[in-house]
Amino acid sequence: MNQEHSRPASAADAAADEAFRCGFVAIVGRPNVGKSTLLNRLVGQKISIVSSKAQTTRHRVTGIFTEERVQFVFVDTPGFQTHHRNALNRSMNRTVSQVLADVDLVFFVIEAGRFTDDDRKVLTVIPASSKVILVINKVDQLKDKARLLPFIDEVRQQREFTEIVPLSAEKGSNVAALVRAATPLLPVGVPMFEEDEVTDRSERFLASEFLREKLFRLLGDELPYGIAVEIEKFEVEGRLRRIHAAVIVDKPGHKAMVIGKGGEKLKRISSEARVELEKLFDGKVFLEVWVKVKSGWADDERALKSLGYE
Ligand SMILES: Nc1nc2c(ncn2[C@@H]2O[C@H](COP(=O)(O)OP(=O)(O)OP(=O)(O)O)[C@@H](O)[C@H]2O)c(=O)[nH]1
Repeated sequence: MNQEHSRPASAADAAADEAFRCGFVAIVGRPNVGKSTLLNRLVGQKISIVSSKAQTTRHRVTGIFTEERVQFVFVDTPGFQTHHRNALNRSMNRTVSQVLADVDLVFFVIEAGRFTDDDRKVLTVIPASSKVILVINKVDQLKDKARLLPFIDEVRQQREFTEIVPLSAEKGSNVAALVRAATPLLPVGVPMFEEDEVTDRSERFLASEFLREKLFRLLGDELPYGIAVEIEKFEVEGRLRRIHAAVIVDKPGHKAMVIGKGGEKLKRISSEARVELEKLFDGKVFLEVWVKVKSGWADDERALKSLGYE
């Protein structure tokens, strides 16, 4: 659904078409629309966490994608939480506004065939001046493809979109069209990162994300509200990394859930996280995980700041 780009009117325009482009892109959308899946698909390496549970992306994750003439610096923003209004969610919304004020392009992701009140709310925080590409994800789930065009017309009424791209982040279909549509919308400029840099986040951050993903996956429905991971020690000795991590929960009862019978659950969580981290870092990892109770931390903005939330 790319718009036709007219031929350059002058030699200067032609030169701009040839020039290298580089810019910041924010991926926004309500929880669970597939923002992390899209980021991972674009960047080509798993760096953000994916989970069928809502609200897994609490941290801002930056992915970098470089092609011959373009570099996208992705800023993955947290999903909106519209039901619970505690400090954690206020902090998330603030992060989103800050990110959006500072990017060159916004990917507004929705699910094909579903436009909800939460989608509308997300749209209201995107500044009117932002360039926005409407990304209609999960088209593979749409049983009746004839519904796509009327659906696009409906969403179009909500605001002006620079481009509209239906795709499937999971299957990878039409993702190239998104790259093509987005490239000319970025400013002309030199690359900000080396070509092989996938992320500017530290290994320490990646360790906490991987551990958090394992917690989400292995605790399933038992996952306590307000769980977080804090890396207390991260040491590199040659190719060995020693990592001490604390899993922070809100209540003593939650601690028991994370540890599991005879410590089985926590053992499995840390051993699976260790295996993936060894692959990521290409070296041995010594990972020690323990569970810490910090009552009411999710409601305490200072506690949030001390854990690195903005
Ligand atoms: N069928 C289908 N499922 C998808 C597609 N993209 C993502 N999903 C699934 O949708 C679910 C949510 O994906 P995420 O990438 O975690 O969504 P998110 O928007 O980052 O979610 P939050 O982190 O909660 O904001 C996962 O189960 C994905 O596998 C797609 O193109 N097709």
